Amino acid sequence: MSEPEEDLKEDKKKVCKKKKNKEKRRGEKMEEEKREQEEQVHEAEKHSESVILRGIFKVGKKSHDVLLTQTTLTWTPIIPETPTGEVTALQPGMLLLRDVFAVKVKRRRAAGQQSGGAMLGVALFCCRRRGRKLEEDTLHLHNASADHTHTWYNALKEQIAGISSRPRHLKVFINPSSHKKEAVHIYRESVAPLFKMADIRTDITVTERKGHTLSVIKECKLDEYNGVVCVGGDGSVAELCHALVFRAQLDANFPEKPMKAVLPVGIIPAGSTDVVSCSVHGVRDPVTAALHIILGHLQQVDMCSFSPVGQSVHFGFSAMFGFGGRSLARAEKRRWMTSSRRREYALVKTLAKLRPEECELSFLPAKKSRQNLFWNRDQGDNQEQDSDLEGEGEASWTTKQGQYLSISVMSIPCLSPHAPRGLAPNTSLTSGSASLIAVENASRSEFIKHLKRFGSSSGEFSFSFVETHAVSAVKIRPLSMTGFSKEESEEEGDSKSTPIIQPEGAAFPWNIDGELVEIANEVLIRVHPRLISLYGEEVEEAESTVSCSCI
Ligand SMILES: Nc1ncnc2c1ncn2[C@@H]1O[C@H](COP(=O)(O)OP(=O)(O)OP(=O)(O)O)[C@@H](O)[C@H]1O
Repeated sequence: MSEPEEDLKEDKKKVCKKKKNKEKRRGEKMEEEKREQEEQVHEAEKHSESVILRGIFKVGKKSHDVLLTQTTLTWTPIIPETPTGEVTALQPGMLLLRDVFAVKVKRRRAAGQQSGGAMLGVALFCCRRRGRKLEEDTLHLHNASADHTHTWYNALKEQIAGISSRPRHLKVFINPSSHKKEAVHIYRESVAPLFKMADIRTDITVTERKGHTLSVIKECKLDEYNGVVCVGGDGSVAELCHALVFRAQLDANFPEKPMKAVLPVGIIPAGSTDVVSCSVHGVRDPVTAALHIILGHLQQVDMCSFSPVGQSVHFGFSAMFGFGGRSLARAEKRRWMTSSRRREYALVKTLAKLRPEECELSFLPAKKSRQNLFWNRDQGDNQEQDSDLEGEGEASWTTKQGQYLSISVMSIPCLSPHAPRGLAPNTSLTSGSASLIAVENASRSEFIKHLKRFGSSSGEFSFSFVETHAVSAVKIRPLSMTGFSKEESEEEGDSKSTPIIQPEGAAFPWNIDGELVEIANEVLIRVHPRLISLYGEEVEEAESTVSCSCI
């Protein structure tokens, strides 16, 4: 066969494959829609409640018989009789009121006209799911009668107002310096209009410095609000969550015991990785995040306390020692680079200088009942309210000494577009335990293989040098006398390296929720089940939109 003929055959094969893939995708989409419809019908049957209102509206161009119950709105086409007796099959529709976030009266108005206008009917603003994303959608019910329309508008409003988990007044913190400095723009463009439509009042603080959120939360009247929203990256989220737990401790006058935060937290992602947001939304999308907040989707979440010896306790979700800490320390020194470049630079440089840390690692395995919670995620919410390591005595500490390339402790799965199943896929938001991932000394190529598998389907822990445990507490004590700053200065002839916290003696960089913290001594990490509620839901896997090309 000549070369052009071969090329033609190849092209045909490619077109065929593309067609097949397209058909497969279409089939999958139809399946998903069918499943969704079946779910809705099931939901409606489950709530076969009494009808609140019944009336006729046009949906599209056809007249429909519309029914309103406490939880659903259904519309069935009115099929006119034809002389031939032919029946046209028209599909009924249904909307769950829990997905509706605003109702407005529709009138025909000329440009610039502020009031009056011919009555058109009501518009229902609702949320539709597309994969992990939540999107805004509108259902128009047309009827020219003002009385009819107002009766329906009032009834719909009343039903929606009765959904108690939805916030009415929110405190919003925006970090204007996050990632590409787009947080204010993201909030104004994608979130504020939705909050306005849902009649949510907001009280906004644009933060001016690190620690600003904490100082506002310490002083403000929390009972005025139904929730607090953070527009920023993981550092901002961690600061807000820490502040709320800290405030709960202050209010309870109980400095020894972590107290549950009194308000839920909404996260509008505007950072560079956004693992907390991704772990409760599955995507980095401000509209999805805003709709979870508006609809009051609440998810309880475990937190950790990080207590370095001689320093104050800090509450957060994840801590990385060794590779994760060193890599962040290198990135922070190059703030002048764009965030993706400095992350890639730091990753490559830290891999090139890969070295283990001699340390003592102790952990307390999670109680079996707690681990089981991970497998039975839908169990009641009121379990394990604040059982802060009660029964700690039942399990005993395991202590090891060795050389570790990396040690991570995470109380949430830490999903991201780079690691769709998460950095800690074997924990969940409410498992009551944290995932300890300890990577012992190994060759660079083996360590890279381990890292790469976080981005692929599985097998990241199937190496002899990696061990994972479900834990309720961990202690990490570095044994080496050379801290990172000293080592870095020696490497690069740089004497200006200034750690965030400058302790006495050798200091080691930690990555705590994406923030660099330098600590010289032992750190005790404890898990506190369901310490905070976040707006969102449990997500198995995040949507992956990026791939890391640097390793
Ligand atoms: N106006 C401000 N200027 C400088 N830093 C601020 C300001 N407001 C808040 N901060 C602090 O900036 C830190 C980092 O913020 P954030 O995590 O939102 O951004 P990021 O680091 O770019 O994102 P990511 O953590 O996803 O990489 C937080 O600790 C926060 O307290």
